[in-house]
Amino acid sequence: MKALEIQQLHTYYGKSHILQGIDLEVGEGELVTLLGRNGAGKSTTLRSIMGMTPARDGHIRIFGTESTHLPPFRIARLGVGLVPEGRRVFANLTVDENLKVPVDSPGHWNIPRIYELFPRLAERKRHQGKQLSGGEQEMLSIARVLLLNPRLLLLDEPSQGLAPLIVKSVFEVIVAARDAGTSVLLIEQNVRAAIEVADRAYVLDRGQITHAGSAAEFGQDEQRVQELAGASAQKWEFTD
Ligand SMILES: Nc1ncnc2c1ncn2[C@@H]1O[C@H](COP(=O)(O)OP(=O)(O)OP(=O)(O)O)[C@@H](O)[C@H]1O
Repeated sequence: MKALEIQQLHTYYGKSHILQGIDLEVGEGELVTLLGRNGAGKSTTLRSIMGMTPARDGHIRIFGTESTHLPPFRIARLGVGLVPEGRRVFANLTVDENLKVPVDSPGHWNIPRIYELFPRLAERKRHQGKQLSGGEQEMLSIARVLLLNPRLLLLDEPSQGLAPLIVKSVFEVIVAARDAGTSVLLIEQNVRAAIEVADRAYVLDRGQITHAGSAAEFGQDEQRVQELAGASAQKWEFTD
């Protein structure tokens, strides 16, 4: 069974035909990245998966259940956790309080395990959300969703606005989630960072999938990476 199966997905905003027949899969325990430039339709794909902008045509199945026309709360109950764009942490709650907001759900992730995985958050336990750096806020918003013990984790551009070293720490956490058995769909504009951690990669361009394959293979195609990453490609590297 696949964690996520999307077949011939078509999504519109009013008359604008945004997603034009998308096919995409995430296997169980797989980390898949969906890449694409600004406006390619990445966030719209997430919105359709979550039922926020329902598809007009096509199928979405989550762990074998047809979810195409289910409302968002039913989709969440299938075990889907979304880390939205823009790090919505509670600014006036401490890190510890932020982590206690999700309802307890049994599974691998609990607060002690989270602090083990995110030592930076453990150090800043009593700091308020608004006192954290962008990277720490991103980690906190991922941590909160992990505490729901999702079977399928969706992340919308977690690297946005973060320095390369911080992106590395954030992505290590995503890999740890995958290694703990969570299936992951990572939406990214940061091509090089994403293909370094992903098992497979899809490229979305103007609402259509233009590439699907192993992330390692994609990474070796320097010309394709350059085209997609544009100017940011030269600037990007992981440094230890
Ligand atoms: N609420 C909306 N109403 C109408 N058009 C929209 C709406 N939201 C997005 N669009 C359009 O849909 C297209 C795809 O947008 P989407 O946000 O999915 O792209 P994206 O790949 O996630 O890019 P970004 O990285 O900028 O979020 C864009 O042309 C955008 O202008």
